[in-house]
Amino acid sequence: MQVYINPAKQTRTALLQRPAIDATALQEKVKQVLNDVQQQGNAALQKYTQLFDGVTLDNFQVSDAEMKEAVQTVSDELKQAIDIAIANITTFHQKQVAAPELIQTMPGVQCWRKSVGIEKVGLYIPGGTAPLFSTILMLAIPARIAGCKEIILCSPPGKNGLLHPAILYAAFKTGVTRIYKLGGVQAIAAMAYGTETVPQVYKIFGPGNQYVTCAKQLVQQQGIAIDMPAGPSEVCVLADETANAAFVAADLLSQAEHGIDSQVLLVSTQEALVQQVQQQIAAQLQQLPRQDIAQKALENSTAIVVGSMEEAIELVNEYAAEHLIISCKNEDAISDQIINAGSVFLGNYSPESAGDYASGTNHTLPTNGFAKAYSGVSVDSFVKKITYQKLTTEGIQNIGNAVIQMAEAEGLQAHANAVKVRLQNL
Ligand SMILES: NC(=O)c1ccc[n+]([C@@H]2O[C@H](COP(=O)([O-])OP(=O)(O)OC[C@H]3O[C@@H](n4cnc5c(N)ncnc54)[C@H](O)[C@@H]3O)[C@@H](O)[C@H]2O)c1
Ligand SMILES: N[C@H](CO)Cc1c[nH]c[nH+]1
Ligand SMILES: [Zn+2]
Repeated sequence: MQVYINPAKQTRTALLQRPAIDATALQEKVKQVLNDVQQQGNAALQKYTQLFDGVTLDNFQVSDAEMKEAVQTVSDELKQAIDIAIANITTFHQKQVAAPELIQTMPGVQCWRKSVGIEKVGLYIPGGTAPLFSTILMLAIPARIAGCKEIILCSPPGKNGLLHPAILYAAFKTGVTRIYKLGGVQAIAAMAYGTETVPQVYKIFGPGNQYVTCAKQLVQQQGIAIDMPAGPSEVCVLADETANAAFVAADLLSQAEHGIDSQVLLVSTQEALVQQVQQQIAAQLQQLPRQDIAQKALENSTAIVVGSMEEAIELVNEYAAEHLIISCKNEDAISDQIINAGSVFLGNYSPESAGDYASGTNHTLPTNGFAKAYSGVSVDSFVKKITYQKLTTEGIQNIGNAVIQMAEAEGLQAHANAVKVRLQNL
């Protein structure tokens, strides 16, 4: 982790850079896989599953028997934990559903808006370095609440050619309709274009590594909707003298362990705290099974000490972290000043892990600075909002002249006539 003490104001933004990737080379590689799947369907899926996942599969779809067997192997403790998470995530997301409200803009002119679930959605569940079954809860629960009819899921197969049993349990509990053992770009391509086995969907959701994120962005250019670019995980911790160095180190490591391209950022007003956090990181790292991954991610990561909380908040807003933890004495007042972040965790007892798994909020969030303009996944992400209107004879009389005037001023006589013909026939 690089540490910067009171860096000059002009140089600070440069310190917030995410790890660089060769975007051109990445896109070329991803385009090749997308094209092959579009043209060759299942044959290309087979080829790339063998190449990137090291398994030969004749059938990508999970069978009922496979599902039944897997569900039995999940321990009762894990099932109970997943069930608690499902309950909390459902409670939080259910409240996002608003009943349509009828609005009368003028006497006789009624307008309203209705949310309709996107009929066919595809969920990508990362599984390259860890089977992230918690992501199923974050995607399938809002999809079901939104009323999506077909919810298909792709996740990379393990070396045994199977999906992790907890992935199948979570999918079973949340009502996913079909599950495919497909990962990476080939999974995104299959859902975007459809193949002999995988149905085409209208919108693709879910986080993933740089290949997955790039593939989602490329298919979006071809008219397939996506949730957002949700790439390698990030966390920023904003800490003052009341922060607990051991907690801060644990939070930073929790996201560093996701992948070598993850990034963590510590912004503090306290140099002494940053030193303690570094010592804690060194000690805690030794205990982690994924210490090699976390160590690499820490090489991409930064700690910045600034002179005041105002400067710290400015930096944090400029970084626009996927997750922001505020470990400061007046966390609520500080959080009021946060304008760019995917999800915010307040106080010393709100670790990001709570939101990653079970508190209720969604963990599929914008990374790489996209939190300046994008929100995380919610029920809204799974619906289209259709607007409706109904005019009575009184309504067309009330509004008619305004419409005719505007249409004629735009030189669109046929528009004006669509009103005139009605007014003449009242
Ligand atoms: N932003 C969010 O909301 C969020 C949530 C959860 C996870 N994540 C991130 O998701 C990512 C998961 O990454 P992962 O790799 O573990 O799983 P993944 O499922 O995203 O990617 C694995 C797939 O990548 C493909 N792949 C691997 N190496 C390749 C190569 N050299 N060329 C082409 N394709 C290749 C393979 O097909 C493999 O199946 C992590 O970066 C994690 O931080 C983000
Ligand atoms: N931190 C990830 C989102 O960036 C979500 C996750 C899944 N499992 C553990 N964490
Ligand atoms: Zn996480």
